[in-house]
Amino acid sequence: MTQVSVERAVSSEPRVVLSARGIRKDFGGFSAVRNVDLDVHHARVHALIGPNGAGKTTVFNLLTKFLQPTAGTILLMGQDITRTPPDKVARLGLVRSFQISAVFPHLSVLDNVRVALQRPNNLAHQFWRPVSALDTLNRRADELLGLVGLTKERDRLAADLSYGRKRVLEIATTLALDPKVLLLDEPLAGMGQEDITVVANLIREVAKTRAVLMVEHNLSVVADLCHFVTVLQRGEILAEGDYETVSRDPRVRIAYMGTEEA
Ligand SMILES: Nc1ncnc2c1ncn2[C@@H]1O[C@H](COP(=O)(O)OP(=O)(O)OP(=O)(O)O)[C@@H](O)[C@H]1O
Repeated sequence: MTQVSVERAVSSEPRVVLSARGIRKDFGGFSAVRNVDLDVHHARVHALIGPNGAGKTTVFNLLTKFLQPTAGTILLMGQDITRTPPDKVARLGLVRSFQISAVFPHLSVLDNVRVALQRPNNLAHQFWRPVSALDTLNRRADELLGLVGLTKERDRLAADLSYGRKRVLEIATTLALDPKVLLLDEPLAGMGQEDITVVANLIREVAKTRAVLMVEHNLSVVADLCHFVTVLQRGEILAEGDYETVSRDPRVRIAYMGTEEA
């Protein structure tokens, strides 16, 4: 078997693609995150949860290199990225979803995805490329819209979409980068139940072929969607495991509800 066919054969098997060991971030004398070890697996949805101020956003910023860790090591598919700049990390396949502001409101849904697709393919700088390259781009854009369920809205202005649909479009533009590891920061925040179901199904679908790490406050979605949960409190890992395990942990109950009682 060649290397490529081995890779394909195991493509839906969980394996560690992103790992952090002993990461720490100090802001002046204040330690926002410390001693954090994480293993994020291919084909798995991993939740990072915790009360306000627990350090979730800081961990995201450390993993995507928007912040430089004070200590610790981060590996992406075995490669040490601890000192790698964020744009290079994104090109290596670790992509963070942007907020709605990353969607161009006055472009159509289709054109938003086309613009996103031009980034990895560099088509934006290659006006002389044959029409066939543009056909490929259009086909891929339509495929992505089909995957996220936005085909019917393809010609609408992004500005005219509902909040939930804008988040779906934003995830589609992130997927255009074909990430190996997708980091989603509260992807369901502010959504009604209908959109939550759509986006949760989308996350489940895209995680079949990549790793997803998400910060999420909606615990019923975490219970339903996530294979593994890491609970942060005051910058440190309080508990980890599947949802069943962490939700039964008395320390987690106290952190969330101030009581051990169910
Ligand atoms: N740039 C910074 N300078 C100083 N302190 C910071 C900075 N960024 C974050 N902090 C502090 O680090 C701690 C962790 O913040 P962080 O935003 O990572 O928490 P969080 O779990 O994402 O919280 P939330 O759920 O409220 O978004 C907080 O006490 C916060 O005030």
